[in-house]
Amino acid sequence: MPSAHDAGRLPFGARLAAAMQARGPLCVGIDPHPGLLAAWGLGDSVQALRTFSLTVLEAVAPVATAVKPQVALYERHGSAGFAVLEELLAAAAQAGVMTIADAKRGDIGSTMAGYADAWLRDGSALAADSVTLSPYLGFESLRPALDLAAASGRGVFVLALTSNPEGASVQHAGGTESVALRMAQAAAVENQHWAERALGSVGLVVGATVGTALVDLGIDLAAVHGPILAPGLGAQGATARDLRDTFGAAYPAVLATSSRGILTAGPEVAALRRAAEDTVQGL
Ligand SMILES: O=C(O)c1cc(=O)[nH]c(=O)n1[C@@H]1O[C@H](COP(=O)(O)O)[C@@H](O)[C@H]1O
Repeated sequence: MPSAHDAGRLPFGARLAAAMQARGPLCVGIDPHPGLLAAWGLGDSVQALRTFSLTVLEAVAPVATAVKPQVALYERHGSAGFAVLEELLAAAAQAGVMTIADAKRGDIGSTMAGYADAWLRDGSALAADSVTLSPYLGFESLRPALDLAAASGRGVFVLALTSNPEGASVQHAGGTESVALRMAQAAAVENQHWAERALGSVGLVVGATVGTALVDLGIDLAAVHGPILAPGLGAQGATARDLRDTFGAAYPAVLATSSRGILTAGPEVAALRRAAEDTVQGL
């Protein structure tokens, strides 16, 4: 198994905390929706996907701590789309921008090992700094990804309270022992491994749109000691103020992510960069 030490890489949480310290808490989602490609004057083609992806990276690299390509929107172009994603991940690494592959993977452990290999193994063409994971098969089913991430200096973001209104029907289930609370508790246990670091490497996804859910469910995110990926800013209606109100004492660990809210400023690099700068300044 590769080790973070062999790769000469600090743990993901430590690298992310340093990057957030230097650049602020913005993650730009790279979501090449067909409608956005059209709005940019590009067709719905692999060449358009490549132009869009590399333009967004060029524009936001000086401003954003991380980029989060939405894997579904590469996958819909088949193997050629994955080739563009590979190129984007390599270009982001070259540019010193951290990457979150938004793949939302989750399966039984033996299959999970395959997903872990794809997104978290040194030498894999799709390896990113971190990947989003869905824990619907149980947090422990994610073990192969948790272990490989830890060994390779990479990270994971486990869905806890998602930004969409439908999420509550599953994630709030269980009352005082809610599913979301269990995910937070399980992540906190994993992050004990990095207690001496600024942040652990097992993050949670908690939408910026969840309102009072953290308080209602008794979830103390500050105790998780991991990064919080917070989508929902911009297109889904959440504001910078909502982020502060929602996350309270855990706000320093929040990586605020916006996709369409910034991407619609394209296709000019300068306009995209300005949109990203304005977003960071508001956070
Ligand atoms: O894991 C995610 O990033 C995610 C989790 C969540 O709870 N809600 C959510 O919107 N996302 C993703 O974040 C992005 C949001 O895009 P915008 O609404 O355009 O900012 C999409 O790629 C979603 O798939």
